[in-house]
Amino acid sequence: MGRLVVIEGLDGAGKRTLAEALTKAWHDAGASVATLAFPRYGRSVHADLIHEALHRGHGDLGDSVYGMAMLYALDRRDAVEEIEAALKLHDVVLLDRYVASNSAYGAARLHQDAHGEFVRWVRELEIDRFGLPVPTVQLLFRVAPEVAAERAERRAATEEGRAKDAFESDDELQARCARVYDQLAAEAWLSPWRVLDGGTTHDAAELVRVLDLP
Ligand SMILES: Cc1cn([C@H]2C[C@H](O)[C@@H](COP(=O)(O)OP(=O)(O)O)O2)c(=O)[nH]c1=O
Repeated sequence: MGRLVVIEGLDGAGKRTLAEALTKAWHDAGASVATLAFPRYGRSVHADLIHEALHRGHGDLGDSVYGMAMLYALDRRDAVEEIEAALKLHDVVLLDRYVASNSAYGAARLHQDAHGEFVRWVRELEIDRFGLPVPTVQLLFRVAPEVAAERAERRAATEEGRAKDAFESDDELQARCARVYDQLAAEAWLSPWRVLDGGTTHDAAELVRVLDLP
């Protein structure tokens, strides 16, 4: 059975780059890795609805924290079989965002912390009712919200057709989200966490230490 490794962090933290570096380091160490990013844009009707709500509105759907969180959760529920099959086939299944994203962003939108009703609801919905597999470890790629915002800005400017979405444009939301992430990691919410400093480059040696997972 493979290990389920999740990368979490703010928009613009550099999760994609970290995922690529980790995948390479695992391959170099002889491990097989499958990767999956949530939301599964272009691959799930729920993810496509999320994209439209974040970029184009859709009445007041985007304003509904619980409604949006339900769409993210349904996108993951539809992927349960895919994740379980990948865990049987590979040493590592690496996920770019997972259940904790829903907790952190939703709680931040509602001005709640990690002990609030919303985070409890996400866990009950996604883990208890939808039966999503619990991660082996969650990696918090931690950067200052201002740094993440700058990177998201640059990405929006350079990637054609990729305007900042509603969440990325809200600096205060990102700052609150960073605080909820810190709490989730400090309290080992759902599973153990490792906190990585996204402000420093991760060299191979450091990555190998990260690879020493439970
Ligand atoms: C996966 C997930 C993402 N989100 C938020 C975080 C991001 O701000 C936003 C989009 O996800 P993101 O992975 O950042 O997509 P993109 O690379 O296209 O920007 O959705 C949730 O609120 N809940 C979730 O479960």
